[in-house]
Amino acid sequence: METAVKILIHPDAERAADCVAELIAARLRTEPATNLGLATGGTMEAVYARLIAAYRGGQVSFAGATSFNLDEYVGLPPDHPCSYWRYMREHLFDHVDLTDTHLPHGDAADAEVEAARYEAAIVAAGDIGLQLLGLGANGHIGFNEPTSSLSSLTRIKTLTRSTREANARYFERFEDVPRHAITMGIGTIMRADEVVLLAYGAGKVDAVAAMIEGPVSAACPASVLQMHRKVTVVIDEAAAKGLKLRAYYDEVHPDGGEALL
Ligand SMILES: O=P(O)(O)OC[C@H]1O[C@](O)(CO)[C@@H](O)[C@@H]1O
Repeated sequence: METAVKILIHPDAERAADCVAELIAARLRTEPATNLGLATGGTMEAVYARLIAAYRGGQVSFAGATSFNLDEYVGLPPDHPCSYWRYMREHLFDHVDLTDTHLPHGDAADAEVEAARYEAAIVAAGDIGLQLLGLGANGHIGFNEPTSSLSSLTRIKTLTRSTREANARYFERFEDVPRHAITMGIGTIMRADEVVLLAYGAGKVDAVAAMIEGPVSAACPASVLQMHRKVTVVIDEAAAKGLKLRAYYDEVHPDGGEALL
């Protein structure tokens, strides 16, 4: 298998989202039975909109694929308006031919048992083929907050105040944002064949710099991706501003061509 870490810097968020949607579509075309690891959050809305358009245009099908989402809030039932189940239905599942979909059940009677069941289900499915990731402003991936064990498996995590504040925009009141989530662990994510991480905007500058150029450390959980065998990090210029080693990265030009600087 090809191994590589690629950093692709696009002029803007629109083109970064185009790139990630195309990477997913390309994988589905070459390997229709891919087990997709899916992410939520504002970042992914543009990617899913593009995949829906590609599906409607006959350019991609999810019929042979399976999906496992990264995380879900503890306490929210699947039909809760702020649950990630609901997010996925609204932004992707209800609009494409992907039917074998999985998320943790946030309303399970015992969240720890549910987390263990979810991890076992991922293993039984042969682990993730292509894992899509967003990036928290504090460097989290999934809901693996700073100080998470770099070899953790799916489990319950307590959300930091900053993460709850960042996601409060989806809830009526800050107090309504759950304090815990079930999330795939960093070890679970690292078992994926391939990882594609998307981040854009000035709010992600520090996290992007720590992820790519900082030490591998639980202080920035995303930095562990430096040790993954096949990662593509797709960012825009705004998120790339804190990078010091630009000369080593792939800049993606407005004409769509890629060039090594
Ligand atoms: O895309 P956003 O909304 O900036 O969130 C970044 C990340 O944080 C989360 O909201 C929480 O894990 C993810 O869903 C997302 O990938």
